[in-house]
Amino acid sequence: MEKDADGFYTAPVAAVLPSTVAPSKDMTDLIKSTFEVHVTLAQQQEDKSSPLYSVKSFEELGLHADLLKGIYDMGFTRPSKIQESALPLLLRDPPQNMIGQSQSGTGKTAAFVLTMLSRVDFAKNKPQALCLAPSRELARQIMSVVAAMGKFTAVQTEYAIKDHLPRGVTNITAHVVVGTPGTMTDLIRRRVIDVSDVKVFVLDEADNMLDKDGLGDQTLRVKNMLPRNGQTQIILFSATFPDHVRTFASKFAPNANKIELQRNELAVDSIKQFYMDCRSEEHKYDVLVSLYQLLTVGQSIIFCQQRRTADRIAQRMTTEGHKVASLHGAKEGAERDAIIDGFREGREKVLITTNVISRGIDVLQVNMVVNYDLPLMNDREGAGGGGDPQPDIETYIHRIGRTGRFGRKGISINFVHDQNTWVQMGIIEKATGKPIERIQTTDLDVMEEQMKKSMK
Ligand SMILES: Nc1ncnc2c1ncn2[C@@H]1O[C@H](COP(=O)(O)OP(=O)(O)OP(=O)(O)O)[C@@H](O)[C@H]1O
Repeated sequence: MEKDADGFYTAPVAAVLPSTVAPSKDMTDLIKSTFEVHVTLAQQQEDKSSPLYSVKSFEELGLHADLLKGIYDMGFTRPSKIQESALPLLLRDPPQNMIGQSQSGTGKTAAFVLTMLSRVDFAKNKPQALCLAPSRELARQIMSVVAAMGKFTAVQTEYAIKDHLPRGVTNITAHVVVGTPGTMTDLIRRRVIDVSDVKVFVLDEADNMLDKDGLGDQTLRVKNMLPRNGQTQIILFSATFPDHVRTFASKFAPNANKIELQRNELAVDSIKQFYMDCRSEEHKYDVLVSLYQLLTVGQSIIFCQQRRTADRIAQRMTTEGHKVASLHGAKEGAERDAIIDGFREGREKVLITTNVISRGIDVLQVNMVVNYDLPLMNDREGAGGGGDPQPDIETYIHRIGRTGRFGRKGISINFVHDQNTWVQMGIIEKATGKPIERIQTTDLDVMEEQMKKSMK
């Protein structure tokens, strides 16, 4: 099955349908929504203020013919703003570092993947491009883009994610290696990856990868093992670069070309944000269950702060006859892969999870995100500092960005249930500069109407 520019599987619908058979309602809806997405996407790509706008075509960006073939094969027709502005800078010789910021779902992956594929010498069987991401799910997704864009090249790829490489492999000869920082460090240290020819080093979700409270140390370890000849192009991309990592990012990628956004530009306009007043922690569960029908209209992701909450809700809902999946970092790699693949293929419609997949994950059919718990800062300014926990604004922006991908409409709903969560949401609303509207939890019909209206 081919995915078209908008990620809908249009061709097979027409292809498998004998001319005498009338399309079912589902198929008509699919064709209709595909058409609508095409139309709005075309309009947005004409609108100068849209992050999807571009003046240039892919041909004008200096890409190799084999890569253009890959791009068109994926169904892309025109570059987005970040692709149009970043690619000429990324592909220029001599290579220059880049710190690139653009809203969630605007096509940053293609920008760095095309750079990696452009810099690799396919005749040399050694790792030449390394890419790090914060989760195995995101690393696997990035790899699928490398494979699709590089379909007409001779690219060889390998993962640096936990429990992936068969024992006994002592030397990776693939051109592009994508993984998570711990495993990448381990493979370089054991010389399974020889880094002497690495020309490009990419950090996706770079602010997260450089955060001292998170993956910063491990990422720095990888960089410190790369050749010190100044020949490695360092590329950092994210939708967010909070102040506390900006300085470090500039040191990590010295003299970088920078594409930056203002804080009030970060949240995507096509994502309508709502909140629901819940009476208590327990009432949040009842409200979620009452939403189940709406959650399964398309696909939805429910974010919890803790793994045990995600498990508890998923178990309870399953026992009560609802079909949901749960995914978090305490599960084994193979199980995680099966769960996310099931969700991508639409076998599961509701995914209950933690921050592990708050960043980067691109499933176009997700039209609703629920913050069952609001995202909170670790301990940086929270409990450890003695005060009330502060909301994690960057994580909020990434979480709601799992919907509204590349011009689509989406909805996010925050559950607030006490004074603290109310204050935290107020801080989020102020920081993102976008209104968060109330929806009644008592009247399902009104709620459904309100939601449908905002999806139009
Ligand atoms: N030029 C294009 N034309 C059509 N679709 C595109 C184009 N570029 C990217 N896309 C699609 O847009 C979606 C979002 O792209 P991508 O995942 O790269 O976003 P992102 O900017 O990395 O988002 P995030 O910040 O959430 O990681 C993907 O499904 C991708 O295939």
